[in-house]
Amino acid sequence: MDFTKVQSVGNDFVLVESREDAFDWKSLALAICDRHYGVGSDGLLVLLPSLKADFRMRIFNADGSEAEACGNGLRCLVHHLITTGMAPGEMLSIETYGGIRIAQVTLINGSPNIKIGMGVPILEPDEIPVEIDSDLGDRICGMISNYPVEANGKQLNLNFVSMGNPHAVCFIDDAVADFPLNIIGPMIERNSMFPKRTNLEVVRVINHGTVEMRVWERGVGETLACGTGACAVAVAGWILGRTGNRVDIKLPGGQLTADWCGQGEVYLSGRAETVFNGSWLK
Ligand SMILES: N[C@@H](CCC[C@H](N)C(=O)O)C(=O)O
Repeated sequence: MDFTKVQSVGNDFVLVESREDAFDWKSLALAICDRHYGVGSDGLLVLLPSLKADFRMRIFNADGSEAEACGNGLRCLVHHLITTGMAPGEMLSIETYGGIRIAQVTLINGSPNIKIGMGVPILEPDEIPVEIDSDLGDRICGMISNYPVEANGKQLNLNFVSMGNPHAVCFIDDAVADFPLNIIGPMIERNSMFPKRTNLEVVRVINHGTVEMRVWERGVGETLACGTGACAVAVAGWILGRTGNRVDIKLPGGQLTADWCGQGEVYLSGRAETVFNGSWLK
């Protein structure tokens, strides 16, 4: 099986093209994402034909679980479609479980910048999904915010947003580098209040247009970046009045930009890269 290794801001994926969807992608993800016995990546992207859009993408986490959405994966997939000449033009549509996403490609200093409409954020707890005690936290512009959850003796105030996939966003005052994400991340991911588990973002606001963030991804662990996580942070930051319509999100792997003006779709932009092609022999 031929594959392409792609990455965006250090969030890396193995991408395979297939005309057929009838395949055990879960087992392939578990094997190919393994950093010792496989190719090594945060996830597996499957590029498929679509009856509703130009292409279809499925995304599997390194633990084999399937996610509904993936911002960096989408941008990597679009980059692959452009570099292989498969893209029909500078605008293209991709079908995902979270809905159809439209990508727009522009050249910045000669290299493609990919901006994706990541859909309208979902704030309704049942749809995220998150099970909450209605006596706790606040409801601001529809978002359950400042919801207290204890983990490892620390009280976190969480904000819940779905970008098709679930996110818990936690604003902190100290540098994100000092946050014990390897301990608290798995505890929040698997807290029983999240029936489908969750991604966790810890965020420090630098100014209205800039934040720093680290992410613990559902089904992966800490990654260098997360596109849907960056979108969720922009939404939570806007609703809480901490950030404006455009936010530069500084991550361990680099920078993403998310645009949201309080309604409609969130737009995500940043770079993506093809790293190498290979053949999977197992
Ligand atoms: N890194 C991705 C998100 C991948 C899926 C996530 N781990 C989940 O299970 O929801 C992104 O860039 O959005």
